Amino acid sequence: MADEAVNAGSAPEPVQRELYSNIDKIEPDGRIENQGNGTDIAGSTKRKINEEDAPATVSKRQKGVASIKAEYLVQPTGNRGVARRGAEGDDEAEGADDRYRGDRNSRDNRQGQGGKGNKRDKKNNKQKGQNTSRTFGSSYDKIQLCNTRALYPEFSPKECPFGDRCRMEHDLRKYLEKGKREDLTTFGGKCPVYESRGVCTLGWKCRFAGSHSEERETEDGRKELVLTEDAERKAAAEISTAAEDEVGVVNVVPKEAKINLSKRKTGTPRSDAYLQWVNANSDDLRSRFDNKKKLAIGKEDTEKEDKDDNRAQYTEPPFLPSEKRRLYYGPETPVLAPLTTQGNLPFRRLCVELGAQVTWSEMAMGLPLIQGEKGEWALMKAHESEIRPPTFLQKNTVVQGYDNTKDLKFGVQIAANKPWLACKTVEVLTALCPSIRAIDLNCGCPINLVCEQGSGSALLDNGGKLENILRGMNYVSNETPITVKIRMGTKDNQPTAQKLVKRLVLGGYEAIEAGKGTSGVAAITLHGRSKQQRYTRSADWGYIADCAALINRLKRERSVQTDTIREADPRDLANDGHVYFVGNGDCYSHVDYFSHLENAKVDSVMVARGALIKPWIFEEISAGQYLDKSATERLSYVEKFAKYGLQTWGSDEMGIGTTRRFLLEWLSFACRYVPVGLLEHLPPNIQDRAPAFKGRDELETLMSSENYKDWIKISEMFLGPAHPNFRFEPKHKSNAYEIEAEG
Ligand SMILES: Cc1cc2nc3c(=O)[nH]c(=O)nc-3n(C[C@H](O)[C@H](O)[C@H](O)COP(=O)(O)O)c2cc1C
Repeated sequence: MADEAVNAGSAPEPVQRELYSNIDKIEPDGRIENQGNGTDIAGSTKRKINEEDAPATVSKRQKGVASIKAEYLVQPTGNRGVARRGAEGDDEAEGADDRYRGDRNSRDNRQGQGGKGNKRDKKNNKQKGQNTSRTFGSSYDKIQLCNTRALYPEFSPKECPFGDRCRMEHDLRKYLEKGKREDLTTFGGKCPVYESRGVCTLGWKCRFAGSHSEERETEDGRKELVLTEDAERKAAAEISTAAEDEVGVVNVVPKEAKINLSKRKTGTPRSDAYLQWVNANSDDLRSRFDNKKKLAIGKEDTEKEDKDDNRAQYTEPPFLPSEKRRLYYGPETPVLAPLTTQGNLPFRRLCVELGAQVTWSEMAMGLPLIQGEKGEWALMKAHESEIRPPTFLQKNTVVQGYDNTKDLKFGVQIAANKPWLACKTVEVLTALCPSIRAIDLNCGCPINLVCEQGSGSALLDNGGKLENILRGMNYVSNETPITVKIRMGTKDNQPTAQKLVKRLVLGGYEAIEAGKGTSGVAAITLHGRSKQQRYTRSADWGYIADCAALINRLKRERSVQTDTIREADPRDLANDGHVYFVGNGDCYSHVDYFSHLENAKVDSVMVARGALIKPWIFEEISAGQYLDKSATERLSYVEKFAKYGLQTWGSDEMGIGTTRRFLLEWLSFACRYVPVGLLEHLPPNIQDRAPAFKGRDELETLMSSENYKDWIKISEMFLGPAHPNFRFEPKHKSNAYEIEAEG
């Protein structure tokens, strides 16, 4: 939060000065033009800062339409009508229920095939054209090689415990000849896993096995197939050949830990003690409220007596929340949003490379986590680049005690509907995952399956419960800060976030009465839409600005209060009492980013779809200018994703299938990018639909295609021909298909 004097500004020089002084001019090369309403900065916080208001210069800017230069329009003289998909499909992308049907990016659970989903969601979604039961086919070898052969030399395999009963193939040469498809020639024919680790953990099953195997002559003159290793690289990667080791990946939870959770052998002593205390004191609380009622009906004489009684019954909590690691959000820390399905490790790794300073895991459900489900725990994995500290230029309010060297980028988002579940989830998470910046509670998820259980957006309508959940998380999280992500409210035109923010910063009435302290959150992120609104209209940055102003005021009031009434216990006040406030919604360029910082006075901005459509948005933010990426550059990001995908999910047939599936998920967003060089008006608006257009070269045209067959073609440039049984269904039915995989 831009508290008084310390907010020095944001964008790197010299663009920053221009942005703030004259937000009216930006051209594709970074100069500013026509941003509009930049002069309203000092005015009311209720101002509109969306682009609809921007005056047009070239030709009149049409609301909701990305105006493309005439020479790139496919029918330049005829119908300029909207031909491409807009943001309406994003509801399906965010809300598709296949996420909760085993569709997880675990190496152990890689195919993403799920069950059938919930009936009610199906009915609702049918009307919206959403694909409810997506399937992704399967990508298996024709003949399955027994694991006792996969990692060993031809003549010295491991003994198969199933003996003659084993249905897998044991003849290595037969498998290599007839059981698997030919080696891939992409990435120079070199296995991306071997290249980074000096050894490939998939051995003969790898589709690049030729690059790490050879035929050797044995002493008795026979020819033996053996796998090779690069000892130097392997030593550098400090790994063994154990299949579970993952190089450059953190928060890999051991199998035994998950088994212990599933067998309920893992204790949660802090949560148990805390919850016991909460239960014991709930009677006390109840009687306090009874006192209030008595007061109301005029029995004032009993007030003091009853209060004294209650105080005698009240027991102190078993422990106080530990002091938390301090957080920092500033203009130099653009945030990549939590993105179910899309925000997988390879995508986050790419975004970090392009400048994202804070990343979030996909939302993980509390219950499967405490039950030890491996798919859910796989979501906690982060790339080593995500555990390096975020950039820190001290451009914003810096909390006393903040230590950038101890900070990291990667945080984990969870969903939980009850204090007990949230506490236990946080306790096991902090015990098993050492590399977590903060734990965020999702209060924005609109999916019926989640809300019906009282999680996600449902918590917005139950402030007391939400506060209790957060307070509990804060008690048991040791030094890990707790944060929360909310929406404006559940219903359209009835925003409740301000009330909620007040409760979360100061503590609700009943909490203040009971002397419980605040919720303890270190940061609040507000997505400027209601649950009901979804993506149909633009995010309301005016409302976000109002909330930012409110938080600032509350913090000031609270610091006066704590100065005069009592000395604050640092353990009660996360982040030294400074609640950071992050705005979220529709950020699609550095211009959006910096104008939100300046106008709405948020500490930082979270980017979701903008990053999916153009991950280099983070680079634009740090450069303070538009980057007109060529199609070749954009393709190089696809290549990186493919490489990172193979390193994450494996380079065998199955890993390639998983990588392809998640690459296509990403391309379903990336194809929406309209190169800035083709646009008549800037800044681009994420809500705008583009008419049909062609690119500046064939590759650019291909990369803009909304046709699934073209996405497959792009994937095949790096992952080879799709497996005959591979299927992909986009989240919106308008583009549904079942592919006839070529090859
Ligand atoms: C595909 C997709 C998946 C999402 N998954 C999550 C999620 O897991 N947790 C969450 O809090 N928000 C999720 N969101 C919401 C975004 O984090 C973000 O709040 C929203 O998209 C608004 O930001 P934007 O306008 O920049 O896209 C998701 C959104 C999309 C499009």
